[in-house]
Amino acid sequence: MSDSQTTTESIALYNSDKSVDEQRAALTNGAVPVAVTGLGKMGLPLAAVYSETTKNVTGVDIDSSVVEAIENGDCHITGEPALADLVAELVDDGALTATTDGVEAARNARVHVVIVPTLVDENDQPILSVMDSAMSTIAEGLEPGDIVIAESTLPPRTCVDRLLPLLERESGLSREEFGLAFCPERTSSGRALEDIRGAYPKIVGGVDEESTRVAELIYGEINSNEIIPVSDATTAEAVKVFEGVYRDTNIGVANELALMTEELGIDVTEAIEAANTQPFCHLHIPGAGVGGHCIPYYPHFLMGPFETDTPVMRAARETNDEMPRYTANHALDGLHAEGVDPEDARVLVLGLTYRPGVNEIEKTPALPLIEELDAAGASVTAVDPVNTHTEPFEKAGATLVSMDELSTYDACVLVTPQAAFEELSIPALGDSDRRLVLVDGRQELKHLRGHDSIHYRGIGINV
Ligand SMILES: NC(=O)c1ccc[n+]([C@@H]2O[C@H](COP(=O)([O-])OP(=O)(O)OC[C@H]3O[C@@H](n4cnc5c(N)ncnc54)[C@H](O)[C@@H]3O)[C@@H](O)[C@H]2O)c1
Ligand SMILES: CC(=O)N[C@@H]1[C@@H](OP(=O)(O)OP(=O)(O)OC[C@H]2O[C@@H](n3ccc(=O)[nH]c3=O)[C@H](O)[C@@H]2O)O[C@H](CO)[C@@H](O)[C@@H]1O
Repeated sequence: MSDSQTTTESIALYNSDKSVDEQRAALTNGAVPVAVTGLGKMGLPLAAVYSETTKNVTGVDIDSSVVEAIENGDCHITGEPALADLVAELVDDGALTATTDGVEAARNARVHVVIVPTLVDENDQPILSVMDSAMSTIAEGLEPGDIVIAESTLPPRTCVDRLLPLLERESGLSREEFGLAFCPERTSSGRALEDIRGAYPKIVGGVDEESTRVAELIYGEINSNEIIPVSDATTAEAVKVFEGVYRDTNIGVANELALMTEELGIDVTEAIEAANTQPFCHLHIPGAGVGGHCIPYYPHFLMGPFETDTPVMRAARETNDEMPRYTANHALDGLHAEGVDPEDARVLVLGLTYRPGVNEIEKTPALPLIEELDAAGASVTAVDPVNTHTEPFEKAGATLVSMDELSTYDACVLVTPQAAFEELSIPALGDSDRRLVLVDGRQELKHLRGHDSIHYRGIGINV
């Protein structure tokens, strides 16, 4: 523990009687202990940025291996430039510690940040039990003058209707004694430190004005970009979900246009690119599907809990979820055209993670695509040098190989264009006695259209 963690009386910020300058000084000199709950891909970078600013952060996680690694100055998160060095330095300085004892951490903290997973269940309903559990732990240690900050993406109204009553009920404090704010994490894996430090403006919204004020003061020190206080926590929750809904529905329109390619007889992706030269058009890119823990889930944070009909979001979600099957069928149709029975076909899937460079397979389009090919009787091989998750793909029927174990195939489907694939000679993946069916799931291989040993098929690209 740093000196500031052991000797200075901790300062609370909510309803503080100190001047704003004194509050800022306390926050940045270690007199305001912070607890960050959830030390994953987003939580550890967030704890590190909080720690470099406040010099007094205790990270909390239920996974003892995560806590042990951090306590040893190690970083269990890969793919985040500079994070490992920063964690080692902060732990060495005593500015960052970690524990599985969330109650003890809450008792010592005056700022409680929560960034645990918020996914959806098999019925597409948001899973908030993890957030509830983290908040219950915090409630046991909550003191008057504390502020709780939720950063996990939440369905709008969660703070005001669910978390505030939970904190009040389980802490025994009245809601006038502590703060609660929603400050969404606008961060992409692979650039977390840069994003958290200030790539984008930070949205802050409290359940009352004092909560908004304190959140704005805190993030004014954490984030170098503009801090945008909005009317309340629900507005802030809506901002984050709306960002994701915009992206998912936009991709859904792009995919729907791509499905018109054959009937229109054009390269839809060329038309999209040209349309986007007009400043009021921002059509996204059609592809093999929409994966990750954000974009496919956030529409369900509105479609699930609320009664209002949302046909546009629903249709876009359904279209995007259909793209892996559409892409698999492109491969099967191509094999038929080349006189290859899918039951005898060897198909190579290029890329398994949900997007390039990120070792994450949540809702990856590669999985349903492999299931479709396997169901058609094809022999499926998959390669992805970034991916380390094997069991789901093997269970779906794929044989996973490394780059130097590649053979020859009847068809090849590009799902996620990992950088390492640029070294590949795609034509060399085919057999000399017939054309290789190539399905370009991400418009990365257009240059191979017309190649004499390639039967090229694209998403939104007529040939
Ligand atoms: N990953 C992203 O790109 C991204 C971007 C923006 C926002 N977010 C938001 O951040 C949230 C967290 O995402 P992530 O990618 O860091 O998740 P993650 O799965 O990488 O990490 C979650 C961590 O929380 C821990 N945890 C789970 N339950 C806990 C509990 N009750 N108490 C303490 N720790 C607990 C887990 O052990 C794990 O270490 C997401 O739900 C999302 O809403 C994520
Ligand atoms: C700050 C923050 O919260 N950042 C989030 C993070 O989201 P993310 O990590 O989930 O990544 P995404 O890029 O959204 O990809 C999701 C899936 O959609 C597919 N896709 C994408 C674009 C397209 O035109 N057509 C597609 O088909 C792609 O292949 C992949 O499977 O970064 C995005 C900016 O990159 C942000 O917008 C998003 O808020």
